[in-house]
Amino acid sequence: MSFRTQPLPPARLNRCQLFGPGSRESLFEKMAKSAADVINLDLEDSVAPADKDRARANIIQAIGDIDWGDKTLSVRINGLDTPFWYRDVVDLLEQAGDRLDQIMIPKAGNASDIYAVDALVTAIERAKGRTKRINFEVIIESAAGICHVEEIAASSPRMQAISLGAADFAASMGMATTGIGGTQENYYMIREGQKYWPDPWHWAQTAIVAACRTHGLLPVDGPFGDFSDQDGFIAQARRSATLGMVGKWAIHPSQVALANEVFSPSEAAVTEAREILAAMEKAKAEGAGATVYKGRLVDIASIKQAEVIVRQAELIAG
Ligand SMILES: C[C@@H](C(=O)SCCNC(=O)CCNC(=O)[C@H](O)C(C)(C)COP(=O)(O)OP(=O)(O)OC[C@H]1O[C@@H](n2cnc3c(N)ncnc32)[C@H](O)[C@@H]1OP(=O)(O)O)[C@H](O)C(=O)O
Ligand SMILES: [Mg+2]
Repeated sequence: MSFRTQPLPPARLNRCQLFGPGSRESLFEKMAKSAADVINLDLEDSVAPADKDRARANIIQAIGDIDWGDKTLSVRINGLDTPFWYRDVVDLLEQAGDRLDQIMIPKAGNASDIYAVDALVTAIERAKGRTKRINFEVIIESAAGICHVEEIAASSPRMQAISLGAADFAASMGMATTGIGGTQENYYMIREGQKYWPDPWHWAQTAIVAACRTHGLLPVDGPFGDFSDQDGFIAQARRSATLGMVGKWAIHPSQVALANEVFSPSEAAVTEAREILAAMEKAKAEGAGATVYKGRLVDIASIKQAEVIVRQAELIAG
């Protein structure tokens, strides 16, 4: 371990982030009653330009009126390349109540983007005497964003999470697909006449995970567009969880339970993690740094691996 120890991410659940357009206010109560840990009310790409003002007003009203329970309540603002984003921030911070937890910043390209939003949010918080600090989640969904992901992760003390936005990312990279996440038909290897489909999102996900883990943030997998393909969603989510991501977006309510299931450690995994911790306690008492558990090596690194699983289980148990 470096002299600078790795910070822990925020101790909150983020297994599923359920999205809904700010222009479809009939969905808000349903979103609040869902089993998602995070709600993202959207002002960006699911809202037509002509609907931006109405969507903003809907969201401000709903933040105060709806019982959001213990969910993290987040609003995705418009990108910094649009004429809408400053009005999103000003109206939200001046008019919405304290229930708002987070602003999600899309299409961030570098740390200066986050600096600009931070400066505006900070000024309004001070001017209005808002005492609860608004946190940030950023979406990496461009070539510039992935190139600068580490400086973005380090950009502000408000930063809590980073998501991968597969659709805009694919467009920005010039990828030859209209799919949003998942297997891509033409991205295959061939061996002895058999096709094998690797994961084209893998490298961007690992870059996000590394940046987040370095700076104590939550790495999150973004949307899986084909909400009729539950197996495809589960496969993508399991790969993300294995790589270190803590959760995934849901763009339809049918995806919420799937994400919660994948990003909650199974009873068997938790039992095994606790047994590894117990085996290492015993080894430590005997003056050993390593021991054998179920026929395989476990050592001091295994304690940290097991603690990741136990910590998540304890968070879920409340
Ligand atoms: C890709 C980039 C992104 O920006 S992704 C995030 C932005 N997108 C969204 O926010 C879209 C969110 N989803 C929806 O708007 C809708 O789910 C839909 C349009 C995809 C489908 O809506 P529809 O009403 O046709 O769906 P039904 O199957 O009929 O609904 C069944 C039932 O569920 C209720 N419902 C629908 N959606 C939601 C929701 N989001 N939350 C809660 N409840 C929902 C619906 O009202 C029905 O209810 P019932 O009638 O049964 O009571 C990204 O940035 C990138 O770049 O990658
Ligand atoms: Mg996008």
